[in-house]
Amino acid sequence: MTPTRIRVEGESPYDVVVGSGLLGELPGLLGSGVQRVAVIHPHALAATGEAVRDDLAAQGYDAIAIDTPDAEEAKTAEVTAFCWSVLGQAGFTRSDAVVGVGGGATTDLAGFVAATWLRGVRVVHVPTTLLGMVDAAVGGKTGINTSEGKNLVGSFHPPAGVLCDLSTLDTLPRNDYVAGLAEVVKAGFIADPRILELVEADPEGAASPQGQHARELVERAIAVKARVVSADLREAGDREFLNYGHTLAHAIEKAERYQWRHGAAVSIGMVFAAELARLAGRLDDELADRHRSILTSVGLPVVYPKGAAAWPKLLDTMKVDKKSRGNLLRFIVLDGLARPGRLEGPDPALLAAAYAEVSE
Ligand SMILES: NC(=O)c1ccc[n+]([C@@H]2O[C@H](COP(=O)([O-])OP(=O)(O)OC[C@H]3O[C@@H](n4cnc5c(N)ncnc54)[C@H](O)[C@@H]3O)[C@@H](O)[C@H]2O)c1
Ligand SMILES: O=C(O)C(=O)C[C@@H](O)[C@H](O)[C@H](O)COP(=O)(O)O
Ligand SMILES: [Zn+2]
Repeated sequence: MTPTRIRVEGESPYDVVVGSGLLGELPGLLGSGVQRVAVIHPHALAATGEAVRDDLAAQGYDAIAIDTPDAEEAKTAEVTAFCWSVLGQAGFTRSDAVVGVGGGATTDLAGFVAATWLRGVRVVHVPTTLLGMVDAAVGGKTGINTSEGKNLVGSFHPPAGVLCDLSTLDTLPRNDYVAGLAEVVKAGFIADPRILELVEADPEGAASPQGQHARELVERAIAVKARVVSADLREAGDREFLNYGHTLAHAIEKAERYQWRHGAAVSIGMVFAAELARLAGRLDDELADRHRSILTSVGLPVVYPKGAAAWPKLLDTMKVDKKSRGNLLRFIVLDGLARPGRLEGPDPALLAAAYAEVSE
């Protein structure tokens, strides 16, 4: 399978490589002058992390593996501090590098460790989930959670390269694969309607890495992300569109103590955003309904089961969303297919009405 290379432009351009059996590309992406490499991986992928470490060691690097907690448990100040102390004890200097091997939680953590160690060392990501490949590992957003909310501490630190080895998806549980589809569908709604057509034509195939169009879906979603972050790394403008569905999603994740998959929360968040736009007269019924039908068809949730009682706390959490300015809540909404825009300071009654459409 010939690898595809998707270029991300900016101050330090890099490639997102999509294919299989890509480990041999790692030294090329690490670049010259690197002596020590820390491979940060989740505990569940210890064997994969060790294999990457062994491979690097065989190629002459002084490579260590850092075993971190699984999933969202990794995105904490404590785990970050643990990684810093491992790097310190191993004598990592500015010419050394970090490799993040795992899902989006791991690449967010690894990116943040790399961004902060000595004020920034090189990082290469090897995402092993669909969500990591199409979204988290690309674009340089790194971060951890605090008790007040999701991704509240972080930085923009683009990787030196991203290796998306599609064969790693074979061991990913179906639920996690489907969670990643939420970000793929997001890319479809905000920028690439062909994605929606491919999913609608074969929802069962879309929900599997063996599906006929799996690679095309991955590459199209990466292309959307690459295009947006190439033009606006620091989210001064249109990068905010990648946050479609995320304002409510992050509040749900916090309310659920990070036990929900990010993609599942984003799925409900997108239906909420579609309802907001519909109720505000900016989106027609058909496109709002298309959110529900496509997300449901691949097995993603479109209703938050905690009812009206959960709303006041969700609303409070949304106030610290990074798109808020002062007391003004801001949402990404659609004015049509692939026509994202912003909704600023919506009436509280409108917000409550949109929530009523996605809760039971
Ligand atoms: N930085 C960004 O731009 C960005 C974008 C989107 C999402 N995110 C973040 O990404 C995170 C979600 O990422 P995710 O959905 O990949 O979840 P995740 O990283 O929590 O991984 C999900 C689960 O899959 C396991 N896993 C990973 N790869 C596997 C494989 N190949 N085989 C078997 N199991 C495997 C993990 O150990 C974990 O238990 C969230 O924290 C979200 O905030 C960041
Ligand atoms: O890359 C971005 O920008 C995004 O918003 C992509 C999102 O899918 C991702 O979940 C991101 O981590 C959310 O960022 P945040 O700034 O809202 O924490
Ligand atoms: Zn996301």
